[in-house]
Amino acid sequence: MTWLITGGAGYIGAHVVRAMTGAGEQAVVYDDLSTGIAERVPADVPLVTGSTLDAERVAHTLADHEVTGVVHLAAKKQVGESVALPLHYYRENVEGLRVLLEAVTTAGVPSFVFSSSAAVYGMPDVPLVTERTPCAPMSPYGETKLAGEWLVRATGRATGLSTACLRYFNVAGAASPELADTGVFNIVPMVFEKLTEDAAPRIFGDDYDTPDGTCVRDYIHVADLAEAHVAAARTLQSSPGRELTVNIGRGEGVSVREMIDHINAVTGHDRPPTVTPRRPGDPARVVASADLAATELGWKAKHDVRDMITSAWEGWLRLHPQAARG
Ligand SMILES: O=c1ccn([C@@H]2O[C@H](COP(=O)(O)OP(=O)(O)O[C@H]3O[C@H](CO)[C@@H](O)[C@H](O)[C@H]3O)[C@@H](O)[C@H]2O)c(=O)[nH]1
Repeated sequence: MTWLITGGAGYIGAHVVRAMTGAGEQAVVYDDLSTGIAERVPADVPLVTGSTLDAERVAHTLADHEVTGVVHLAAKKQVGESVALPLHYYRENVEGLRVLLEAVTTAGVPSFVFSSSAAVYGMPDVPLVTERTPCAPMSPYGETKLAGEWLVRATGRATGLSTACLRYFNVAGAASPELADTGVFNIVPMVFEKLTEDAAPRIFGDDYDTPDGTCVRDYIHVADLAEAHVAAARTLQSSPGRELTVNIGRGEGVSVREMIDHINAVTGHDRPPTVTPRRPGDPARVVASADLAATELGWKAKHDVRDMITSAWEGWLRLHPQAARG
C-alpha cells in the first residue's frame, strides 16, 4: 500500500514515516513545512509541500501517488497558543481535516488513521482513562482533536472509510538524535533547557492529590507511538469498514518529581528542582488504560521513561553541546 503521511516532516510524523517504510509500506509525505523540517523526510520518500486546506493539491497528490491509505498528523499542537488563537486552530485542525476527508472519500481511499490526543479527556477524574471515559476537552486544541474524531467517525459511517483515531498520551524521546523534538513545549525539553542554563528545573505545583503531590502523566516513547500507527494501518487494511478509537499510552503513571529525578540521573546534572505555583489547567493525573490497544491493535509499548529521556538527551546535545556534563 501507499500511505500519505500528512505532517510527515514533523517530530512524530518523521518517526511514523520510518516505522511505516521499515514495515515494508510505501510512503509519501505531505507537509506545509510551517513547523516541519524537509531534511527529516528520508531521501527515498517523496515530499509534497502543501497545506491540507489546499483541496486541489491534496486531490492531485492522492491521484499522482495512487494513495491507498492516509495517516493524518498535520496539525497545530500547542495548548497555550490554541487559547490565544482558537480560530486558527479550528481552521488548521478541523477545516484542514474536513478538506482532506472530502478528497480522501472522493478518491475512494479506503483507510484513514487520525492523530488524536489525550487532550480530548480534559481533566479525567479516574485512575486509568479508558476510551469510554467521557471527553471534556479543556482547550481549543483539545476541542479541535475531539471535533476531528467526530468528523472522522461520521465520514467512516457514511462512506465505509475504515478509520482509526489514536489518542496519544505524553510523547517523548527519539528513535535517533537527528529526529529529536526541536520544540521546547513539554516537560523533558523544558527541564533540559533549565539544566543547560545551569538553572533549577521547575515543578509546576506540588500540592496535587497524588502520591508525591506533583502531576502524574503517562509518557510514551515516540518510536513506540510510531509502531502503533503501523499496527493501526495493518488492522484497517485487514478489516474494511472498521472504526477504532484507541488510547496510545503505557498504562503507567510517572510524576513530575520522578521525571526530574530520572532526567538528573541520565544527564549527570544534579540540580534540585524548585516548586512554583500550579500551571493553570493542568490535571492532577492522566494515565491511559492501554488494554484496548493491546486487544484491538496487538500493540504494546516497549520503551520505558529512561529510554525516552536518554534518547531525547542525545538529540538535545546535538543542538546544545554546551549542556554536556563532565
Ligand atoms: O518545566 C516543567 C514542565 C512541565 N511540568 C509539568 O509536567 C507535566 C507534563 O507537562 P507537559 O509536558 O507540558 O505535558 P501536558 O501538559 O500533560 O500536555 C501534553 O500532553 C497532552 C496529552 O496528554 C497533549 O495534549 C499536549 O499537547 C501535551 O503538551 C504537567 O503536570 C506540567 O505542569 C513541570 O512541572 N515543569
